[in-house]
Amino acid sequence: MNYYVLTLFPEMIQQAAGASILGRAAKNGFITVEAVNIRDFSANKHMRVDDYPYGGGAGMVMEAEPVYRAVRAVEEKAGRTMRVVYLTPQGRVLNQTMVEEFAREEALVLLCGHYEGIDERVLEEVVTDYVSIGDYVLTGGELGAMVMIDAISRFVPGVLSNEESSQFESLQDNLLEYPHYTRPEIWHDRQVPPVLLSGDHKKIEEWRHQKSLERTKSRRPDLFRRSYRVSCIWHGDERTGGVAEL
Ligand SMILES: NC(=O)c1ccc(NCc2ccccc2)nc1
Repeated sequence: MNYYVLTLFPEMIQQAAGASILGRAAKNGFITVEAVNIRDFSANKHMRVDDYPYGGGAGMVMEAEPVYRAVRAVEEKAGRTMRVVYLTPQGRVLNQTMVEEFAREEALVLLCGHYEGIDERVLEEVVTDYVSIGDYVLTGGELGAMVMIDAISRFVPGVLSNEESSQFESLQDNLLEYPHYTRPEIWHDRQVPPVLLSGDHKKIEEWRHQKSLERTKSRRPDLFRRSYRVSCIWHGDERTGGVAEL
């Protein structure tokens, strides 16, 4: 997977994408992350890329032309057009289903806005997907871009080692993950649940599933209801309840 991140702060992307598991994946060539500085495509010698908003109001707006040129330059370099994801509070909130869909692409352009946003006219021309990482406002789209790169790259073959990729994909079947324990058996007078020491894999699996249900019900009733509702629809009968494996 190749990522082209259009940003005013390329060093932020280079740092984050060069570290940890993503850094290793890039070094091994499983992913590439190229941070493109929108300012390099500024139309004037003062390197300006923002201007005052028509209609007045606080803040500044990023100009259309530098963004347009940056997208076109990346497409030239990649030799193909790509989906252009604009990170914005006005986007669709990212979830695991969307992550899996994006992971099927070979390359993605991630456009990071700043200030009050980008001139609508260039967005209309170049953006294919409007994505938000949650209902809050940040100083820029870069952290959103990194969230997407991290979540999507987990699906790129080779990026995660075996033990890492065995991680329970809790949000895929609408259940939160069960609690985890490791040595020592007793820590701060707290004992590891005995079933986990029993070696009875069926009982352990049942215990973990039960814990996932309890945890989802108490921490994410919205997810719990969703899985409950689907199971009712699935059985076509109000009486059938419980949580279905979605
Ligand atoms: N919730 C998010 O994903 C998000 C994305 C960007 C952002 N700030 C930059 C920006 C502000 C206004 C318009 C477009 C981009 N804040 C939050």
